[in-house]
Amino acid sequence: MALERTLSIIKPDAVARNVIGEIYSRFEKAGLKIIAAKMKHLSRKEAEGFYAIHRERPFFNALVEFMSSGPVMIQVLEGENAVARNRELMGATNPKEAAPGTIRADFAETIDANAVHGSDSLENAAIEIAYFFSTTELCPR
Ligand SMILES: Nc1ncnc2c1ncn2[C@@H]1O[C@H](COP(=O)(O)OP(=O)(O)OP(=O)(O)O)[C@@H](O)[C@H]1O
Repeated sequence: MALERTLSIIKPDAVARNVIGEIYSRFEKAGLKIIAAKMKHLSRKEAEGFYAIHRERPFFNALVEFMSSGPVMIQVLEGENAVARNRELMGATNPKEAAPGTIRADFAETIDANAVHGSDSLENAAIEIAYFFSTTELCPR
């Protein structure tokens, strides 16, 4: 078992639904600690930079538009196998295919507005955490 950190974003649709607390509760019940957090309304440029790896995908513009459409809640989660554990809590990218009891099954309806983002590897987690947080903003305990 490895202590890991991962980046999580509660997307504009879930912030608008007022379910930040319910989602945080799932992280905590799964043993993930929130060691940094900020609410932010991303500019187009910030959203483009964050999703740069998806630049060639057909849905890139829609994704950037959506991610900058309203405030998001961004957090660093720390815990045993945090990357995979958070992906399990999130459920499949398409909420219609997400397992019952997952965040996307319970709080999202469409693939383009799917409630949460979570880093998909330890390597990407480090890049994504550094995109939003300086090391002095992380509060491990
Ligand atoms: N076919 C699609 N149409 C519209 N949006 C999509 C589509 N596929 C993916 N997306 C959006 O782009 C995001 C990134 O896609 P990716 O395939 O990396 O999914 P993911 O890793 O489950 O999601 P995320 O990176 O947000 O955690 C998805 O979360 C979703 O919001």
